[in-house]
Amino acid sequence: TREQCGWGLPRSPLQYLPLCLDDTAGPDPSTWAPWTHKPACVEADETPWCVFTNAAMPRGNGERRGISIVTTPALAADAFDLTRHPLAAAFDAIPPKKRFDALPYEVRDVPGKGKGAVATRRIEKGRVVLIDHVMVLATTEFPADVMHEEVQELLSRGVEQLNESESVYGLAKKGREEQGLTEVEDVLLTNSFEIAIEDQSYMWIFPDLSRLNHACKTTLAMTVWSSRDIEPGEEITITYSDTDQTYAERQKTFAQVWGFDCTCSLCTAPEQQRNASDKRRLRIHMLRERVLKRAKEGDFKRAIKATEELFQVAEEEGLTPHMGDLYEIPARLYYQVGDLERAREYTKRSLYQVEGLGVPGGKDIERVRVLKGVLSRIENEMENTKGPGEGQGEERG
Ligand SMILES: C[S@@+](CC[C@H](N)C(=O)[O-])C[C@H]1O[C@@H](n2cnc3c(N)ncnc32)[C@H](O)[C@@H]1O
Repeated sequence: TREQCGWGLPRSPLQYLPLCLDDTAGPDPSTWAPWTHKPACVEADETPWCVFTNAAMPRGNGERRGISIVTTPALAADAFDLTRHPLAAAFDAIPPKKRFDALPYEVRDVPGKGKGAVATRRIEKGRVVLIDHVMVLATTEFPADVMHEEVQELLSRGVEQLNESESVYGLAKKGREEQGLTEVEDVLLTNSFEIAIEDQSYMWIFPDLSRLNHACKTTLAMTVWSSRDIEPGEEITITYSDTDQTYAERQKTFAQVWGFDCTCSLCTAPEQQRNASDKRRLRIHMLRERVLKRAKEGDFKRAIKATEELFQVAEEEGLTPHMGDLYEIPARLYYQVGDLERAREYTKRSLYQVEGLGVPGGKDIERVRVLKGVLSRIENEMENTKGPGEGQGEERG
């Protein structure tokens, strides 16, 4: 009916569409919790798709930029339950000595890249550069019976219902209206990170993170921390691509997915240098697979050999910070062959990476707990086996 479905937003760039308000939510705003706006939905075969907004969601530093999520009611109540994943927790998880009181960079024009984040002070390795929270989170895969216009309306409502919709609309755009893209689609496509939730792909908009340009040799998380010292005046960058990708593969991804030509120092390096980098990246890819294969086969000694080469090539390519996930492998392998010293070293590295990137509410808290348990077990064993030649060489089951 018109009462249920006749709502449109006067500020929307589109003509209003008859999105249905979620009739499971009553007229009393207190029944919409944790949402500050009554969910608006489009009907599809299996489930409605709706926009859920909490315009007052605090983010830990006192700001309330809010959050909008375009998803199904089931996922909104479960995977995206704001009461279980408070945005402020990301701030609380970082020890104060790792953060800065004020942002250590400013957003400026950067030649060849639009705007970018440029350091305004020295940022030592291992400091938290920024902690951002997602403001718009929207599925990229709607069922075939949902019309393009309906998708646009869900997305633009999502942005416009936020207190600070300019933080999203003010981000970089490519001006792709002539390609049939609406403003909201252009902004989302230019700035979002694609992350899957329960096998469904989502665009995530982190407005502060969105100002960081791509470079091929740094690291990415919702919490951005410095993987090396950064001097004042240096641009702070993150990687948009898979680090195993070669020059040609990266260019293809950037052109197809993001629509830009990369001008980072590696992509614009002389061909010889680029080829040497490609060779190392292909070797890294091959070695990753070899390590896993050998470990699976129980051939720990050869798995360790491949791991050592992997870390060496990653170091040469400047990709050590990206190897964080992999430190657990040598930790386990060295433990298996009884080299507790090295097992401890790699468990510590792994812990440092996981803690550095920790997003509370996610799996990382669990990984930190497990890794701390593993570390204390290794240290206890080291205590108990003190003495000459202890623990080395004997294999574990
Ligand atoms: C997420 S935004 C990054 C911030 C953006 N430069 C701005 O002005 O807000 C992504 C866009 O920045 C530009 N960009 C990012 N990294 C680049 C790079 N390495 N080379 C050239 N352009 C880049 C591209 O236009 C890309 O579509």
